[in-house]
Order: sequence, then structure tokens, then C-alpha cells
Amino acid sequence: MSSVLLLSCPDQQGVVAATAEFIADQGGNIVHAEQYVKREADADGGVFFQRVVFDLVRSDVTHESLLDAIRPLADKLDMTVDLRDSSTPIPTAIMCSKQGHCLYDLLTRWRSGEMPMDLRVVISNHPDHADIAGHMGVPFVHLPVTKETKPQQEAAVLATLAEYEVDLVVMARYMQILSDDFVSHYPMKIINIHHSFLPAFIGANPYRQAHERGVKLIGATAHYATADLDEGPIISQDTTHVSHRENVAELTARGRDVETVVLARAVRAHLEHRVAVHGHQTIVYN
Ligand SMILES: Nc1nc2c(c(=O)[nH]1)N[C@@H](CN(C=O)c1ccc(C(=O)N[C@@H](CCC(=O)O)C(=O)O)cc1)CN2
Repeated sequence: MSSVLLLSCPDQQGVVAATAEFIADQGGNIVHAEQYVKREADADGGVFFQRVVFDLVRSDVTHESLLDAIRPLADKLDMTVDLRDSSTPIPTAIMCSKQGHCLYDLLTRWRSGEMPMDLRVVISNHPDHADIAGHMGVPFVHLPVTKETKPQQEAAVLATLAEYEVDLVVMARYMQILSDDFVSHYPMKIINIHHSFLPAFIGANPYRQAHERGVKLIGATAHYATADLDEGPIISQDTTHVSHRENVAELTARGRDVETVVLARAVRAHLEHRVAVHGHQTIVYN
């Protein structure tokens, strides 16, 4: 079984040695390790982050026993520990509305085996993309929504996510603001693609906002959705050059290529357990 240990603690000498010794004592074989120290200019010390990928070679050692065994070390180093089983793909749902480019891109990458997700269901507030989901053999659940019915619709979405035992929700241009209650069910487990280079142009119609501002760059941002609209921890971003010659429709078309790549990059990082969240920021490991 291949495991990923994500940890953080106050920076101090000897953490790498201590975690390596712990894993060796548990019969683990480290195949990759990456660490980073976040130092705040105006604060003493720093925060140590590490991602360790290791194979468990002893049959008597399980994730449960590892988490019990690391507790004394975690307490000693004031360490936050998260242990993931990287041999089991994450059950995932994709949510979309009318714009299908991000959905199609993720479906293609999943079908080709490039995207290591356990895709369980596609949920949409429009029926437009039922055909492609059906063609790909993925259940499609159409849950229309209006301002008046949003609480009931969200309840139905949550019930569907629970039915399929989903542990990651990907908003592939799902054009609805999720309620605080909804988001609370999936903390740092909802990835949204916002079609602007945040923090610019939060909210709806960012390409129109960009055109009116006369920008020379447009972009896309994949971030965890939180109760604060478009202010969740950023996972991936990218941009492309534009000019005065492009209208809103042309900016929107140019943006689609950026959105698909940025979302795929972020979803893959999450699926591979390469994203750690620290406050409003992320550490995205290679
Ligand atoms: N809880 C969160 N929900 C959403 C986030 C978020 O960060 N937290 N990101 C948005 C961003 N977004 C697209 O990227 C977006 C922003 C605003 C709206 C919007 O105003 N939608 C209207 C309905 C519009 C319609 O019915 O066509 C609304 O929800 O009242 C849409 C998308 C996505 N959600």
C-alpha cells in the first residue's frame, strides 16, 4: 500500500530525521519527500511543511495503526498530521452548468486514464450535457435551480453526493453560489474554476469586467470554494495575453483554453494529495 503523509509543525531542527526514523520504524520505505519552511518576515521561526510518499511493506501496519503510532511524535513536535491512501482514487463528482468545456476536458482526461479520479457522478442544473456523460458511462443527475428553490436543490445535490459517497466536488463552471451550509459539508474538498486571474474580477461575468477594464492579460484561477465568494485558497492559476481588438465573446473564447488547463492541473494536484492548506494559502508540492 502506498501512503502519503502530509504534515506541518513549528519549524525546528530534526523534523526530517524524526519523520524518516518514524516511517522506517513502521516498516515504511520512503519513495519521495519534499519539505518547505514558510517564514513570515515579521514573525519568529517559521512553519515546517512536509509531504512524504512511502510504501508500507509490513502487513501488520495499517493507516489506523500508523496514526496511533505517530501521535507521540506529533504531540512532541506540535505537528498536524494527515495520512492519505494514495492507492485508492478519490470518489469525485463534477458539477456543471451550460458551459461544457471544463466538463468535456475532465471527462476526456479521466477516460484516457490521465486523471486518477474515481468519477462517480455528473450533477448539473441544466440538461445540456446529459449526452456526453451517458456516452462516457457516468451517471448524470439534472437538478434545476431557481433563486426560490436553491435550498431544496442544494439538499438534493448533497443527497446525491452522499448517495455516491463523493469526497471531492469539482465545479466545472457550475454557475451557482453555494450556500455556507453546503460548503461546510466539504471543507477544502470543493474545487472551483473561476474565469479570472483572482483576486481580479470576483463574482459573475469576469470577462465583461475585464473587457471594460481594458486588461492586457486574462486568466483563470482554480481554488477551494469557501463561504467567502472566490476568496478560497488558490491551487492553480494561469494567464494569456489579450489586446484591445478582442470583444467580450472573443475574450471568453480565449479564456476557455486557460480555464481547462488550470482546472485540470488543480484537480490532479488534489487527487495526488499534493495540496496542503495553510490558512488562506496552499502549499502545492511537485
Ligand atoms: N460558496 C461558493 N460558491 C461559489 C464560489 C465560491 O468561491 N464559494 N465560486 C463561484 C464563482 N463563480 C464562478 O466561477 C460564480 C460567481 C457568482 C455566480 C452567481 O452570481 N450566480 C447566481 C446565479 C446565476 C445564474 O443562475 O445564471 C447565483 O448563484 O445567485 C456564479 C458563479 C461559484 N460558486
